[in-house]
Amino acid sequence: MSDETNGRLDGLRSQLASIGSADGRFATGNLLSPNAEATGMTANTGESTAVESREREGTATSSSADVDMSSADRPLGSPRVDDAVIEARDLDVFYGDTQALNGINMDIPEKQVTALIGPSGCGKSTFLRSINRMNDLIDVARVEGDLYFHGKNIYDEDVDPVALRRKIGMVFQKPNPFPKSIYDNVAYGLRVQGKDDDVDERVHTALERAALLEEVEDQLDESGLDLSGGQQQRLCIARAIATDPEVILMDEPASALDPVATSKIEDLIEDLAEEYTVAIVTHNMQQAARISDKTAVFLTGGNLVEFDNTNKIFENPESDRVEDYITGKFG
Ligand SMILES: Nc1ncnc2c1ncn2[C@@H]1O[C@H](COP(=O)(O)OP(=O)(O)OP(=O)(O)O)[C@@H](O)[C@H]1O
Repeated sequence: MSDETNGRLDGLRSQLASIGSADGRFATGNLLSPNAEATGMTANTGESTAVESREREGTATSSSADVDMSSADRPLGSPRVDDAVIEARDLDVFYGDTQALNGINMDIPEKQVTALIGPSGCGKSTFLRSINRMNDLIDVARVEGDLYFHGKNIYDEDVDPVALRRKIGMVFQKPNPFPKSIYDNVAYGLRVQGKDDDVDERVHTALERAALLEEVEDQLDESGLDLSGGQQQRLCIARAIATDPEVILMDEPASALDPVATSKIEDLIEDLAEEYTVAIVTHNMQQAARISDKTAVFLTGGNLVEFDNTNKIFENPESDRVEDYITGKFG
């Protein structure tokens, strides 16, 4: 290994020294679809993972113990976790004839931060958008394979994507507040969902959890668009959590922000993982090392090459290609 590579790895290692893992079990999950109870869809209660449940029912295709690490289409590392909220199994996504994701197998653990990293065009955002069916909005997008949320395949016909997105919220790269007051930005989703009780309290709680309340509590009637970029992004996070999702997907949420605003968002993401499951796409490897518990490395061809604890990925990756990527040899 060159001195330069060693130097980069040392830098990442020192950042990793401060990384802790979120823990805690999740509360009983609600159902995906408003009609779920009527249709008999039930979410896993968290007492066991969906794969374990299917194993008991004899319907699982494999268990974490028999992941074939030698197979070329399986990622290295530990693609399956004990407390999975999201489970991808042989997931392919195509845009017309272009395959953007190729046989993805990985789990996203509950109440942790999972970072998705990799070079441009390797399918990170596509994977994130698959999780709350945002790809449905792209005409040419087609999904094959299985993607489970609490053991329910989110691509089943009886899943309502709008209900799904209430449970799996999303924050985008560019802050996109509505041209409304700060208060109304956060209250909007509550009103749409008919959650008209305790709106004031829910708005305040969401702003507090998004680490924004102190800065804006005297200006809740002012436009969200008048906030700084970093504040706007925290407002979008408050909007996303006001409706009480279980999972928050973040697509490069800090890439448009200055270092101070970025640092606040990073602190916030770590705090959010105490209550929510967070999956974040980032191009910033130091950021992934600083804030995530698990890291998934996607490389060209829409392949998930390695998925493991973040410190393992950055300190001692199994794959030479992953080591080359995280030490900046390409990407
Ligand atoms: N709406 C779309 N229509 C057609 N092809 C698309 C669309 N979105 C993405 N793709 C293609 O799918 C592949 C994966 O794109 P994706 O945006 O998921 O990658 P990414 O890793 O998130 O990239 P970046 O880091 O640059 O955001 C690329 O080849 C891209 O050109």
